Amino acid sequence: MADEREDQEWQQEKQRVTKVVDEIGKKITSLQSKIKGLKEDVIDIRRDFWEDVTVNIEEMDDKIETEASIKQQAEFLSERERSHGQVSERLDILHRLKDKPYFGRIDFKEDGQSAEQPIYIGLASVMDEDEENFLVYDWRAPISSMYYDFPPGPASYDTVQENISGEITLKRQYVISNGELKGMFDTGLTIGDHLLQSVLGNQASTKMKSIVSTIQKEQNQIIRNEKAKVLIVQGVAGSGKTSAALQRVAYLLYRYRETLTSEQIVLFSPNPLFNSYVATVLPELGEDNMQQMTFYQYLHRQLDDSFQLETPFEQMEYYLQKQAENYEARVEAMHYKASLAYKDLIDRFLDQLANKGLAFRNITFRGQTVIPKQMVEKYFYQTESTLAIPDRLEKVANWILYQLKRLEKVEREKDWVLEESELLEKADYVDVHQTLQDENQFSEDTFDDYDREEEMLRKRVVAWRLRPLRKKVKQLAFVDPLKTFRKLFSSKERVASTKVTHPSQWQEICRITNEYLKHKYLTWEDAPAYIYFEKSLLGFDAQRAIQHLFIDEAQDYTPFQFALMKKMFPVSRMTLLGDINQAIYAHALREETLLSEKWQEKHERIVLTRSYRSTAPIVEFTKSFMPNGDLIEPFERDGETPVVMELEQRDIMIEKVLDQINEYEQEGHETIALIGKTMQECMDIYDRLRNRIDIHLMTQEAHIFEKGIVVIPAYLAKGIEFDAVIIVDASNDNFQDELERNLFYTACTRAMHQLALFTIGKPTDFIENIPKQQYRHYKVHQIWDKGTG
Ligand SMILES: Nc1ncnc2c1ncn2[C@@H]1O[C@H](COP(=O)(O)OP(=O)(O)OP(=O)(O)O)[C@@H](O)[C@H]1O
Repeated sequence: MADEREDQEWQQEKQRVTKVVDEIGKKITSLQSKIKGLKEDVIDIRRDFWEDVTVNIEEMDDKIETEASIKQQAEFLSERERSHGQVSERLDILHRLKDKPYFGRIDFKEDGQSAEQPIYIGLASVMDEDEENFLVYDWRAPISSMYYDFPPGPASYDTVQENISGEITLKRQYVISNGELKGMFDTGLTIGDHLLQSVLGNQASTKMKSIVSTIQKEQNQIIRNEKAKVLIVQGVAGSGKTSAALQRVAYLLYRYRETLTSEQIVLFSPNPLFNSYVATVLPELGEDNMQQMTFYQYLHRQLDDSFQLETPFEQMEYYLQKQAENYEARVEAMHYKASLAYKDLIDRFLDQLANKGLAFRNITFRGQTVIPKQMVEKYFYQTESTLAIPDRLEKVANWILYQLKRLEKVEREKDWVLEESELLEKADYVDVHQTLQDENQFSEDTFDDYDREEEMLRKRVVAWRLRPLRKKVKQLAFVDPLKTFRKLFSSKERVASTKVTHPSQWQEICRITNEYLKHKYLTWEDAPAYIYFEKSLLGFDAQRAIQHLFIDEAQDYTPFQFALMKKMFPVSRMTLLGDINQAIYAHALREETLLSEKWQEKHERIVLTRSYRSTAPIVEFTKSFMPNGDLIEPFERDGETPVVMELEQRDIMIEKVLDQINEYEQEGHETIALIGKTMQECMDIYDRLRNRIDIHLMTQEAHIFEKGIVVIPAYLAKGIEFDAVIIVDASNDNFQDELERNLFYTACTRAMHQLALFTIGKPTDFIENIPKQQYRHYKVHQIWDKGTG
């Protein structure tokens, strides 16, 4: 009996899929003819553009009419083009829906209503033929939120006006592909584990996947959060932070579609490789992409070209190699310069500069100083000290521009002007002639015509020569921020240092910093400080258009960097996502990261503890060596325990690594990463393997993530995942301190299905200290002769 009913339901659901797919097909056909019409319109308008506008420029009235006519025609064209864009975007979505129109259903009985209503949920909405009822609801619609938030039973959702409550009487998931129902199951859980199991069991992809059909309840809280000004997400490795962040972008673009566009959203990602990894998720959801960049790229844009900026990865290499001269002082500087104490020092310095110490440049014209810097300085310090420095500089700029006007008059009479007027283009002469004629100052029979022409030419030459200088004055280039900043580190003028606690190596830090700055080299730890300093002097050109800022891998940002961001994006809401266990930059050892609980009072904080990426044995292995690992919950997905290969000698490693790669390839894994700690380590292994197999070395310049075998340092593998991971040197001397522990954790957690670790001699204590049953440990004393097996 039950079977019969199930069969009946199966048939009904099957028919419904077919019906919806048919309806989508009809919509596609009708849109295709519409788009064809629009395309023809656009081509016609472009071709006949000039025929359809009234062009007459003889008389003033006609000129105005002509302009209006062109404008109208251009608007018409752009309106058609826009419609064409919208229709083609909708067509893309419909094509995707035709393949898989929906993935879930809830039957909801609203309080006070007699019957329940089935709600089918998919990537986007589809209406019936009469455009009256929803055949499919967009997953982002308010009503769809219940699918993610509630098991069957009492449930509710918020609309813009009110909260609607009722009961979910059925919750069902579908497997549909090629427009055909392949499977369905009712679920008591939020989203059934078996569906997740099958999604997660697939091979890793070189592109991030959309997770709309299996979003988990706590991820949904991140995606749909609308209240928090700053939302902090602490999530363990593989808990879906990045996935949730991208779905949040799609959600916000849908929720605020009248007011929010993708250009108003910025995502800071950990490395350029990552940009290519996530680039496709949003278009898949039917949205344009947000602005995506690394924080390095962003800072680089804030500086003029004469600066050389260290990358965070270069800083990391410096830190990990532990060899450089002044190593200890620089590491101390990395800690200190990450802190708000350093910002405090700079703020004090800025306060002092309001009264003295700002460095200025001479104003020079044609190689001569026309206003000496002492005069500029004097003028600056005469302006009202209660005003902000940028406002006072504005006043100085106006004063200089006024002086330049006077200078201009004097210069016009000088000999060089006439000489240079000969260098003017012929067109200038014609123009001068024409202008004089237009002004009626030029008549064929007056004898001072020539003088007038010369006067005008002189004016032009001087104005032309002064233009770049004026521009620079307007840009406040008469201030020297770098020279001023360097005073902070000079022994003569150790301004602002009173009352501030300096790190123990301050003298040495000053010396090194000064040395770098002298060469216009900004270390990664000094870049935010310098930019903050420069903008505090010259004014922040805050990006008010940006409404939402997403910061992935937020644990890698320093408090100083965050303070700078708040200044640069003053109106943005922020979503910070990260994992304290993956904090791999030196500053994180001492300074609070942005994810710490300290921030909880001020900001909303969501914690994700379930790890989806790796199989349960890999998660068990990795959680065992993290101090707070007990908070990490594996998602139950079977797999082999990680393997630790302890080799007696280094020279047998290559053969063993090759065997391991081979084994993984045999198992069908397509993305295999050999992860090293430093770039040097990666380059060594790459050099030894490149002639044996097809292998790619990923450097900080790499922008595209492709399938195959790659060698990559752990810090560049951040945020990315691979089918199988091989840690090339997990020996005790390679992973020791706390940062190395985090790097090691980051590296191991990149693996979805398989993890192997090679060591030369004793494995790192991080491995030694975990229960033996969590991994397979092999000691290899000599290389076997392949012939004898
Ligand atoms: N709800 C979900 N449904 C299906 N897959 C999911 C879900 N949540 C996460 N995943 C998968 O888990 C993997 C890890 O997700 P993601 O990269 O977003 O995690 P993360 O927290 O940013 O990880 P990390 O900090 O380690 O870089 C991805 O393959 C993602 O597709």
